This record gives sequence, C-alpha cells and structure tokens, in this order.
Amino acid sequence: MIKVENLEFSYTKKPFIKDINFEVKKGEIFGFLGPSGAGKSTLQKILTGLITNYSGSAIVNHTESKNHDDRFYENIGLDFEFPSLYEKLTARQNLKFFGSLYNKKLRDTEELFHKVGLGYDMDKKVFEYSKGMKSRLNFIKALLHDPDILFLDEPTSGLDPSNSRDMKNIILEEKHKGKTIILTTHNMNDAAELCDRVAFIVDGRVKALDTPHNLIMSKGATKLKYSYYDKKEIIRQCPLNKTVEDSKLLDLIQQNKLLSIHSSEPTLNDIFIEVTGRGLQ
Ligand SMILES: Nc1ncnc2c1ncn2[C@@H]1O[C@H](COP(=O)(O)OP(=O)(O)OP(=O)(O)O)[C@@H](O)[C@H]1O
Repeated sequence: MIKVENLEFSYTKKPFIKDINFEVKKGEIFGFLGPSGAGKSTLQKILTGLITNYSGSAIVNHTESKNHDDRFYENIGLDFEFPSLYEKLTARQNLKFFGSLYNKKLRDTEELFHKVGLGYDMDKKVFEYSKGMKSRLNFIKALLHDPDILFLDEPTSGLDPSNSRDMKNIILEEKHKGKTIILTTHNMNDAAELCDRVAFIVDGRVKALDTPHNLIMSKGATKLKYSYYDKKEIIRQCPLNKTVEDSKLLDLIQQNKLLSIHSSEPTLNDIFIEVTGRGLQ
C-alpha cells in the first residue's frame, strides 16, 4: 500500500529527513513513534501529498505522492492533530460539507456519530464542542468516505479512558476490514496494543523498525526482581537468564528468606530509550 525508498527532505539547507526506507502492507497498522520534533508529521505530510519537494520515492496507493491528482484523496483519510472543522456549522453540517467533496458513496453519518459517542450532539454547533468531542468528530470525518488508507495523528490524545478505548476499538475494526493505517503517537501503550509494526523516528531518521514484540524481545532482557529483609527491605534484580549466577538470590531461596520475587519484561518505552538514547516526550 505504501512504499518509501531513499526518502530525503529538508525545510532548510540542512538535510532533515534522510535515507528513509520502509513498506506498509494492506491491512497493517504501522506506527511512527518518536519524540517531539523528530519528523513524524513531516513524514505524514510527504505521504499525504502536502509536501512535494522531497527526493527519493514515496508511493502511496500506487501513486508517487508528489505527483498526485485529486483522486488521490478519494482513498486517503486524514485525522491530523489539530481538528479542521467549521465552528459555526453543526457537526452534521460539517460532515455533509466535507462529504460533498468526494465522488464516492459515503458511510452512514449517523452510525459514525453513534460509534464515537456523539449521537446526541450531532446537531450542536462545533464551537459548543469540547476538545475531545472535536477530536472525535475529526476522526469520523476521516472515515466518512471509507478510505483504504487512514493517517491518524495522536487519535487518542486528550480523550478520557472510555472514549480512548472506543477509538482504539474502531481503529482495530478498520484494520480488520482491510484498511491500512499509519498511526503517529507518543503513547507507547497504544502503539504496543494497536500496531503490527512500529518505526522509531529520531532526528528525521528511522532508528529501528519491527513488530513491538520483536523489538522488546531482541533488545531487552527480562529481569527478575526480588526483595528480602536486612534491617530494612532490600530490592535487587538480575537478568532472568542469569539467575544461577546470582549467589545472593540462591542463598535467599535456600534459606527461604525471599520477601517477594517477580519477573518484569521491558516495555516498548524501555526499548525506545535503549535504541535511541532518548525518551519520547
Ligand atoms: N513548515 C516548517 N518550516 C520549517 N521547519 C519546520 C516546518 N514544519 C516543521 N518544521 C521543523 O521540522 C522538525 C520536525 O517537525 P515535525 O512536525 O515533523 O515533528 P514531529 O515529530 O511531528 O513532532 P510532534 O510530535 O511535536 O508533532 C521540527 O524541528 C520542526 O520545527
């Protein structure tokens, strides 16, 4: 669905996006993860035809994105972080207007409103909407024309846990229908739950690309944490595959003096810090 080869781009004379190569298959949820300013939105803008003066290739749905024509957008849905909506129109009027820009059969608007919990608010003017409501409206606006590829930028940001769960369920539903989804996020838990593969992006480059599971298994060793009492509670840890080398642990087991013991797998966030040397915020 998407094929990026030797992609380079810069806003200034200094190269910024450099040597980026990846492919996204149909039906895949592919995550762009990276700290603020890493280049995630810039990459999304290139893939969606909003930035065209790049070198290399970015093929989206069989079209080189810089050479796109209007039909390109018939099959792409954009939910960028800042909602683009008409505040003086109602939510329903907004979807009617945006829907009129497409030359294809639209999805059932009312069903979309109900899916994201806006069923009773569709006739309210958008300026009466909260930030989270606008964000949900912007999301269904991206689904309205039933596009094959969805570009979602921080779709769960600012949502309460229940709305965030609904949003993630809808994203998974779209994937199961065969839609391809590019998800940009700072949220490692969302990425680990939703994405088939993720690319760690730092300073305009891809630092690692794999499934969340493979990244976690290849880079981080599972640790065993245990505690015991010696005037106060002492907590220690050792790699799970090196327990026989930890004489303190073996002594404690023999003397039956462990207070607690459990294994802890690294998280995607731990791996991100290990691979890139940086946190996500
Ligand atoms: N129109 C522009 N002109 C010049 N520089 C820009 C422009 N847009 C973005 N940049 C710069 O490019 C870099 C990458 O920005 P980008 O928006 O792609 O980052 P990001 O990874 O999406 O960050 P965030 O997570 O904060 O949204 C930043 O240093 C930013 O200041």
